[in-house]
Amino acid sequence: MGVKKLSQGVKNEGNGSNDNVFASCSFSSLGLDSNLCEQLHERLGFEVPTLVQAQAIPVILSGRHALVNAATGTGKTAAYLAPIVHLLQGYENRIQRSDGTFALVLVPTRELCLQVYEILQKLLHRFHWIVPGYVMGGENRSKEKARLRKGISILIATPGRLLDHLKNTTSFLHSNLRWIIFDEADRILELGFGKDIEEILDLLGSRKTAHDDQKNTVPRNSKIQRQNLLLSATLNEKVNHLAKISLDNPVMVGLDGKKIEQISTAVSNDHSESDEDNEDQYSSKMPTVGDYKVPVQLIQRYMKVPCGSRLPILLSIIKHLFEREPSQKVVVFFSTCDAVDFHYSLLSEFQFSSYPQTEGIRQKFLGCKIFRLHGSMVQEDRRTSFQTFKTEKSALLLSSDVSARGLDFPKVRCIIQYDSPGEATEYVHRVGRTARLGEKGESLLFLQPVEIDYLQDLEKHGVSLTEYPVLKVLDSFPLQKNYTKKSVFLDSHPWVLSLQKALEAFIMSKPEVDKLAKKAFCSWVRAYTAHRGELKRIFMIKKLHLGHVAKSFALKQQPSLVGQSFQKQAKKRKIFERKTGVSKKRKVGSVTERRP
Ligand SMILES: Nc1ncnc2c1ncn2[C@@H]1O[C@H](COP(=O)(O)OP(=O)(O)OP(=O)(O)O)[C@@H](O)[C@H]1O
Repeated sequence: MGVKKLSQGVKNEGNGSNDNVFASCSFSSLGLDSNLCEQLHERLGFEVPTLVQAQAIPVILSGRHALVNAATGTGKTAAYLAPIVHLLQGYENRIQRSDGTFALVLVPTRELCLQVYEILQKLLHRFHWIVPGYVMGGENRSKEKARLRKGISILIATPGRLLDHLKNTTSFLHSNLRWIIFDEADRILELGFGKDIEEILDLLGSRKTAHDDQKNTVPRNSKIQRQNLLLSATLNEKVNHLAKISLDNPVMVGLDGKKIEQISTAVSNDHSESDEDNEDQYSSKMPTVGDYKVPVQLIQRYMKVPCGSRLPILLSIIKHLFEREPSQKVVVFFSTCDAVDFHYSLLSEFQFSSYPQTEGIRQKFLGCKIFRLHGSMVQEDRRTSFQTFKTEKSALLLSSDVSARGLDFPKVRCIIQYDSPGEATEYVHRVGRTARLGEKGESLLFLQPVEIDYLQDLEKHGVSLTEYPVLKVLDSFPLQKNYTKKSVFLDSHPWVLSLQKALEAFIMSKPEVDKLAKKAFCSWVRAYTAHRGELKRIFMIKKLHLGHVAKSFALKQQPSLVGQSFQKQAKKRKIFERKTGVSKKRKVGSVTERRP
């Protein structure tokens, strides 16, 4: 079969400088309309294409299906939006709103939906007859229906809401649909949207075996009626089924030879069997282990931190980062929404006399602006956090994995993974929120001593980390009067001990934060037990001392006390599962997000 690898007209990958990011050609040399090239320059500030854009744009212009794999922050969004806008503006008969939707971009989260929409708006500035729009969970359905009725030429959507409109909004016209794009394809599937996606493809007549029936506007330079694109920084076995059912003879952009061979075999598989029958056979042929592309200039480090000292060390590291460079942005990832809420309250309010001379004077421990973002927040708060953190020059964002994919927060200098991410793909996307487009960035991964084998798991994917000098950072903080000696052990370091004591006292004095801490503890334990596959061996709840886990939420109570509410929840869950037959236990990462 004709799967093709593309690497034309671009510079070879270099060593972390701009050579590694940008191509040596212009947007117009790739065949894009001159007005569009001006928009790319004037509205988005793009002077030359990135490497992935230089590779993908000609492929997409040619009408071929494509699977695009490039590191985080390398410009994949414009790589698919620009050629689509080019092709649409070039239709002989100008498209009209009443023609309905021509291109559909599916994204895993609401924030990514808004982000892609904003970029699209800028690209379309001079092409007012091409209408951008979005539909996503959390928005007003009737308003969306009205917009769909008027007509949206390029529609960005989250899968659940799109499916809803496909089934229930009769005025949603998609008979002219020519492009379906899956941005962050693997994440869409990981979030459990696999069945929705299949249904969407069926409803749109875009399963590989089906033929679309476009009749109206036919593009000038192309005979191809439907063109599907899959993009992600981590294309792995999860995408195989989607690639198989949605891509026809695709061009692979940015994949190495071995992966191309594996994916080619899978994509060209015999389709006479049912999908279910094919799935196992198919999975075994897809790459399960391979190198992920992490920005080369990213400094990746880990910290081995005993469970009971995690919280004071997290606070110390954040304080240190902002004291070292007051004007910067930092993102901290947690495994659950409850953990985000608890740490947000704690970090926003916690006061501490950190220096001996200020002992007794209450002042905020962290002086920076703090934001939170997770899938269980009210939509309006979610939108505000996302937009505000984006524009801030100096701020801290506490987030669940809802921010891990695709979000482009300018100038984030450091990513802290306080709770480990689970699969290596998620590690790669989380750290990908920094070091974007050749910029500097660093990442810190917290690991407990019993979790240290996780480093080997990352190694298998070509990701290596060095150790962060955490003791040196702790030593840089002043000791209070009653502590004199420093320690070589993190958990007996006087700074850590005094901070932990202060944190516990703070929680005791704040019943509402104490409540959040208990809730966060329960969710954390639940998320920890939800690790799957190989990772189960590394992240074993049995290996942890629950008393130390409680300490990491500044809780003094014995785990059994906290555990009672956990047991109650577990009991409730079991009853729910017995009644409904639906398991609430999902993989870590998605266990936390009620509304991705
Ligand atoms: N040709 C270009 N010139 C300058 N900046 C660009 C160019 N293309 C993209 N960018 C900028 O690079 C950043 C990353 O782009 P984008 O978000 O599309 O990356 P991505 O590859 O989709 O990342 P992720 O895998 O994290 O989703 C954005 O700030 C974008 O505006």
